[in-house]
Amino acid sequence: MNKKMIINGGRRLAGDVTIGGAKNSTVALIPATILADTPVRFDSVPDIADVYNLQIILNSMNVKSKFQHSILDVDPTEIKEAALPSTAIKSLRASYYFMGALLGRFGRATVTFPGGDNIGPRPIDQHIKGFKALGAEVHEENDTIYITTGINGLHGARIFLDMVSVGATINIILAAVKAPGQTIIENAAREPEIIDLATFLNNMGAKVRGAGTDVIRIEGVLELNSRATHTIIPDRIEAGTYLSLAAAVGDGIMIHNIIPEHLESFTSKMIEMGVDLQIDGDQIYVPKTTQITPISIKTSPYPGFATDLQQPITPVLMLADGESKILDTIYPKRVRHIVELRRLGADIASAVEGVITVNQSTNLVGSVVQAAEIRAGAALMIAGMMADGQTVIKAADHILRGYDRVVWKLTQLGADVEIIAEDN
Ligand SMILES: CC(=O)N[C@H]1[C@@H](OP(=O)(O)OP(=O)(O)OC[C@H]2O[C@@H](n3ccc(=O)[nH]c3=O)[C@H](O)[C@@H]2O)O[C@H](CO)[C@@H](O)[C@@H]1O
Ligand SMILES: C=C(OP(=O)(O)O)C(=O)O
Repeated sequence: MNKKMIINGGRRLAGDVTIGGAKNSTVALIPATILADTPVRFDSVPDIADVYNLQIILNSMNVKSKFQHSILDVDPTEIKEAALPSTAIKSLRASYYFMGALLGRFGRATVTFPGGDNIGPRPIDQHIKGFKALGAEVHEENDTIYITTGINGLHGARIFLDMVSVGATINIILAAVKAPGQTIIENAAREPEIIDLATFLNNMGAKVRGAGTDVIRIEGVLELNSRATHTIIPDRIEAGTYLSLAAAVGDGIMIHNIIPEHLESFTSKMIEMGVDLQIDGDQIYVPKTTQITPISIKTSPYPGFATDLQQPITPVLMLADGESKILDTIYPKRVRHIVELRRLGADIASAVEGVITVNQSTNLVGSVVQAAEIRAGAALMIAGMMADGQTVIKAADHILRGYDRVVWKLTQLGADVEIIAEDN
């Protein structure tokens, strides 16, 4: 963690921006490649740090990959079981998908506990419950999870998730896709990224039915053969971030490559705030916004309001003429942006766990702040654009985990922004 973002704020932004492929699809699709019996190609791959770290993990298993101009080629045909590099594993949350993928491929997996955003406790008990139901034995020792199967290997099973979990749903799909028999996941997560993964697997011959609903049925298959390039869906969280930026400091911004249906809970809130969103096919135009109405937001699993957009929308709420409230039911401790926004002059607080109160704060002034995690970083980035003077966001590496070519995109919109090493 040694980069900082420097923003000279107070400028109005305008122009066009194109959304990249979804981080949360990409980070599941890349581990899924090791289940394939052929090379695989993805298009619309975002240029984010998580991709490079996943490539390091693949490489440690002799899975060669090449990433150029949004295309990622992965060849898993010469894969070898090997110890996975713990620094790369710790650099992102989704490295835990190698548990399900390795289990599906080899019937065993040894993976260090994953890293990822520090947004409060992130247990993986439901992943483990799923692996056990499929016939695996799991034990944890010294920050490492050891998953094994007996001579009979994995088998299909019925699994009811105690809570809706994106990660557990995906990990169980990865483990079950080649397991003999039928697996049924009940109370499954319904995120579009899960549908994207199922589409990728099904196009290779998998039988994953019902992705996007809360019951997913999987018939195990023997082989997975890639025949076509898989184009990754657009990142709805990146889109929501640019929609927020446009409402906060835009003088007319057109955002391309959006699936509006993936953002309905978000766009309906923006409309409620008085932002005149003009939705046209796969693009949304945000004209200059002059008046914002305070609102209440409650995060919940998809199709509810995404926890990952709770922070990016916060700077827009700071422009509303009254008090807004956010209740984060997924990650009540996801409040690490608050103390930093206050440094810029924001009137924002969280007196009760999970509840954030935002009051009108129109006179922000640049300061030195810290991005504790990716979306806290996004909130600070937008607030830094709103503030007069210079804002320095330390630990900007978090932003680079998930925002595709962010400096270039912001510069195209007229922002004065750069990312440099922290010791400069
Ligand atoms: C790589 C990726 O896709 N990350 C997303 C994914 O994270 P991730 O997959 O880690 O989040 P989950 O959907 O699993 O978590 C949802 C809730 O369930 C809880 N839980 C989860 C699993 C478990 O075994 N036990 C348990 O208690 C979590 O603590 C959390 O409160 O979904 C989150 C919630 O939409 C998003 O913020 C992340 O951006
Ligand atoms: C929490 C997030 O990511 P991860 O699950 O990869 O840490 C996020 O994208 O907001």
